[in-house]
Amino acid sequence: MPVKVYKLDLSPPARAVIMACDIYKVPVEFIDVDLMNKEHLKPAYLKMNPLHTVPVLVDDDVILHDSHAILIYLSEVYGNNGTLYPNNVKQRALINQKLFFNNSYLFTRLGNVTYPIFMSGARGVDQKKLDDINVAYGILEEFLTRTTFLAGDNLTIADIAAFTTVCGLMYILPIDNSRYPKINSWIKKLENQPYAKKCNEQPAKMYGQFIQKAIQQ
Ligand SMILES: N[C@@H](CCC(=O)N[C@@H](CS)C(=O)NCC(=O)O)C(=O)O
Repeated sequence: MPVKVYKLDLSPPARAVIMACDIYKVPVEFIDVDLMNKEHLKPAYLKMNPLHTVPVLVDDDVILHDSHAILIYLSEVYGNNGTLYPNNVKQRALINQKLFFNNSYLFTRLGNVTYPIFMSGARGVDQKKLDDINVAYGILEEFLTRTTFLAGDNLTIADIAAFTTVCGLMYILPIDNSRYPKINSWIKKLENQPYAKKCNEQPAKMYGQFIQKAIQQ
């Protein structure tokens, strides 16, 4: 039986999961959730995920919300101990650390700008939120100065997760190449992955352009 993934292509965390499904060739049925029409607030969806977020993965009796938990699960079940999430406690600890960094730190800064836009039609952006994103870029640059990818010198699921977030952030605050050269070269490496071209490129652009328009109003 295929796993089910409830998603929206525009959603950065959903796109991370969609890319992982593509990489691992997961037998999957994708189900679109129309956030604009509040499908995620309907009782059946809330029963599955009281947090009312996408993505959600359903694999028989396992129901998972949160893209990071889903990325780990997919890697463990379908990843064949590959380099994206190797079966090594120390390497996994470093990858998990950066997955948590994306979830708690980077994505929060994206959500601070995008939630009011998507959920309540807000327009414009406060300087404080832009400053917070700039601080996050500084931290990301520092991480990527220490290692080529976020959790070492191999691309891992932590990069895939953070990449989708950065693909949104860069439309809010462009990533100045003279200040953040490592971030820009990391983005290029990820953009060139076949799964990123296939599953991320177009929806990330649409998502970014929508945000850009909203913050310029
Ligand atoms: N930490 C969560 C964040 C998921 C999330 O916030 N998804 C947004 C779309 S990008 C959503 O579903 N928002 C609807 C809501 O919060 O009601 C994850 O990584 O899955």
